[in-house]
Parts: sequence; structure tokens; C-alpha cells
Amino acid sequence: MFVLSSSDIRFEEEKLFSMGQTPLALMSIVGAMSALKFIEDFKNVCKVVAVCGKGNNAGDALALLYNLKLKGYDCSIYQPWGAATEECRVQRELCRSLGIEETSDLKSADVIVEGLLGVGFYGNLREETLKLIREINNLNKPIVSMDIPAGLNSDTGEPQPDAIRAAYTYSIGFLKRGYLFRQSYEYTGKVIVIDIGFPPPENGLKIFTSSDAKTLIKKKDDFSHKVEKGSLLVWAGSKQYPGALRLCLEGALNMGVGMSFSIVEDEFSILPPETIPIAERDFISNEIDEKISKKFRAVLIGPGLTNKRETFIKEFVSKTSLPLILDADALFPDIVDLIKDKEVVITPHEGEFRRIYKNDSDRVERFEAFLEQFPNITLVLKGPNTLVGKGSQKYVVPIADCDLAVAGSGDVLSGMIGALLSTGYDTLTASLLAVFVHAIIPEIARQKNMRVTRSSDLIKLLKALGGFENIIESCDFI
Ligand SMILES: NC(=O)C1=CN([C@@H]2O[C@H](COP(=O)(O)OP(=O)(O)OC[C@H]3O[C@@H](n4cnc5c(N)ncnc54)[C@H](O)[C@@H]3O)[C@@H](O)[C@H]2O)[C@H](O)CC1
Ligand SMILES: [K+]
Repeated sequence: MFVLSSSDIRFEEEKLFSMGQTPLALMSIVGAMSALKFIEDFKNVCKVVAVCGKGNNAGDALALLYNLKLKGYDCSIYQPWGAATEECRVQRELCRSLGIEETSDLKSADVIVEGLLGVGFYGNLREETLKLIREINNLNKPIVSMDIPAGLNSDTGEPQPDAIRAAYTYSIGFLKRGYLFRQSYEYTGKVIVIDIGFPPPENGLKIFTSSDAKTLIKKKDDFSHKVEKGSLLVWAGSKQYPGALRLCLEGALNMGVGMSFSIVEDEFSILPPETIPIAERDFISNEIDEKISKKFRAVLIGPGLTNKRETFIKEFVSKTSLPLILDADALFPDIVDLIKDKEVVITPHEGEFRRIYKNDSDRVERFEAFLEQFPNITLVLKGPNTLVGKGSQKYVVPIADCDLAVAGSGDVLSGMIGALLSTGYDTLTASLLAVFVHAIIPEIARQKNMRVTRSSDLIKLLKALGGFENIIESCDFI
């Protein structure tokens, strides 16, 4: 499953058409495939009215209606402005051939199929269309929108100025980029992708699912020693934020690292019993035992550090050849130039990302622009629908879950990514797997009548649910 902009969708359609595929043939597939979905979603419903515009989006709605009629649904059409495209006229003829009649009585419908506007919509709604959309919304009937709820901008997810409030949106072929944004949620309802056989697109963001995650998990090696199992150095926490360090380390330990080290300001820092402390003064003056420093396989810097040691951290980051993960306070405004050729993951949230990368466009565009400019850096842009990418490989972990929005949740995540990096996963794979596991824990917990209310619950559940591999293996909802 992929998320595409409207211009990329047009591009993919044109590619098919240049090979001889036709809009009419695609529309027939839309009709058949969306009817299968509809029958699942509305098992007992009998009266369906398709409210149609003039274009091919209306054609999709009519193609669905045709298939529903064949399955015994009571169907009628409301198409106040007639059909403007050949494909739409054909679908209408097919509907007529089955005896589907016209109506203007929308009130008697049990379900409305909305085919007013799809990706052919631009600018702001015309007055008459806006009026109709509001009338339909006011009926308070379940609405199935074909491709896009009419009135919604498919790239930004914004209503122009209003949009259909659908119960279901049957997104044809791909998810629209606008569906990643919060403002679209109250209009789209549940978004279902109707697969009509597009090959993988050239552009776009891939939705990362449990089946993708399953293929990436490495087999355990029972003969590996503790350093090979992962050995992570963490530089995090401060007197002001002592908990950040613990959360990073516990996250890493419960991902299964064999060894963990922590740079500490004073020997009284409370560490997990497995973690080996390294005095900050020794680290900065380069006086740590070589036998110890040889054991590091990856370094995590940043959570809760405050702005101390900036000069040294930058110097260390520039010199080291170890895989790095930089989060929070290690994301200095000018850090990107120092790390652009390194094996590195950065994990900013929106605010931190703005600090290190200035660009006025929306979240997804900024994410893509950064990857293009810095193709070596793996970027994890945290938030609902976390974006993860490196160069041309761009992913969305499609989970928005407010149980993840708790203090320290990001610290746990950085520890989890650091752990996988230190076991030899490449930067992108480590990030994808850790972000995915972290994001699905609250839902898996709810399914077992448990609840994540604090970030240490994420750590406990990571262990209690059998470790990250088992959590991925048992995930069946995404
Ligand atoms: N292209 C394909 O082969 C396939 C497309 N599918 C479906 O078709 C729509 C896109 O269809 P298109 O005919 O290009 O446009 P629309 O039906 O979305 O709308 C065109 C229609 O809307 C009017 N319009 C434009 N802007 C406004 C506005 N601001 N206010 C009011 N009305 C507006 C315009 O005048 C036209 O009359 C796509 O979404 C799919 O649903 C199939 O899925 C498969 C193949
Ligand atoms: K629509």
C-alpha cells in the first residue's frame, strides 16, 4: 500500500493508459472490488442512493451501484448535473440496463454512495456543489465516498471550505497524501484502499505493515556472544532529566541488547543493574579503557541531556565511525552538516525537525525534501503516522494513538532503535522495526485488557509480550 500525491496518481494512471489500459476498464474493476468491500461493510442494508457529479468519480460510484444491484440491493441514482465523460455515461447506461432509476429523494436512502468529486477537484467548491454537500451531510446517513470525500483537497486533507463527512472512504489504488493529516480524519471516516491492480508506483510513501516487519526480522544466533547481541553506549539524561537515561537504557535492554554502557556525570546515577557506567570526565578526556570502548557497536546521544557538552558531542560525532542515533538535545541546529555522510539515524519530533531543517512546506513535503538533500541520513519524523525514510526509501508507520503521547515515550523509542543498530541492523531497518513495535504496543495491550498510561509501560510490555520479534509476529491489525 502506498500514499501518493494527486500528481503522482495521475502519473501512475497515465503510465497504465500509455500501455493500452483504459479508464473504462479500470472503472469496472473499481466497481467490482468496491462492491466486495461494501457488502462487508453494509451486510443488511437495502436502499442505496448514489449521488453523482459529472466526471469519472461519478463513474466509479455508478460502477459500484451496478454491482450492488446485481447483489440485490435497492439502488437509485441522483445526478443533478448530468454526465460529462464518456466513461461516466457508459456506467450510467449499464445501470439503466439493470432498471436502476433516478431519484431526488435522498432521505429514503439507508446509505449514500458519494461520487461527486474525486481527484479532478481543484480550487474551492462551486456554490451549488457546496450546497449539495451540506445537504447530504445534514441527512445524517452513512456515506461511502468514492476515492475522496467531495470537497477535500487530496494533497493537504483540507476541506475547501467544507467536505462530505464520510463513514467510509474507498480510496482507489492508493492512499491520498492528504489522509496523513489530522484535518482529514473527520471527513474520511475509515479509509479503505480499493486495490485495482496498480503496479508499485515510482514515487510515494510506502505504508509499513506487520508483513513488511516480519520479513525484516533477523534470525537469532544462539552462538553469538554478548557484544554481538548488541552493545550500546548511551549518553543521555541530566540532573534535570534523570529519567530519560533510564528509559533509553530499559528500552534498549528489553529489545535484547547483550551489553549496555552509559556515560554518567556522577557515580550515583541510578542505572539498570546490567548497565556499565562510564564517568563523563573520563569519556571527555578520552581516558576510558580501550578494552571497553572496543565493545561499543552503536551510540545513542541526546534524550534529556539539556544543552551541556555541545562542543564535545559535536567533536565526538564528527570523529566516530560507529553507527549513531541522535535525538532531542543532540539535535543541535547545525548538526546535519556534521553527520550527513555518517551511518546515522535522527529522531526529531516536529519542533526539533524545524530546529535542524528550515523549510516552509507541510510535514510530508519537508520530510521528502530533507531525504533528497541528505540521502545518507535516516530520518524518523515522529508524530501520529511517523515517517521513516532514507534517500528514496520512504515509509509511513500508519498509527496515530494518543496512548503514545506520554513523556518519555520518545526516549524509549530511541533506546529501542539504538538497540537494533547495535545488533547490526542497518539504520533504516532498525528504525522501521523499532518505530513499528513501539507504535503497536498500546493497541496490543488494549486487546489484552491492558493499557499504556506511562512510558515505562511500553518497556514493561515490550518484555511481557515476549520481545519485539513476538510482538511483530502476533500483530494482526496492521
Ligand atoms: N482517471 C482514470 O482513469 C480513473 C479515474 N477514476 C476515478 O475518476 C476520478 C477522477 O475523475 P475526473 O473525471 O478526472 O474528475 P472528477 O470526477 O473528480 O471531477 C471532475 C468534475 O468535477 C468538476 N469540478 C472540478 N472542480 C470543481 C469545483 N471546485 N467545484 C465543483 N465542481 C468541480 C469538474 O468540472 C468536472 O466536471 C478519480 O478520483 C477516481 O474516482 C477511477 O478510479 C479509475 C480510473
Ligand atoms: K468522491
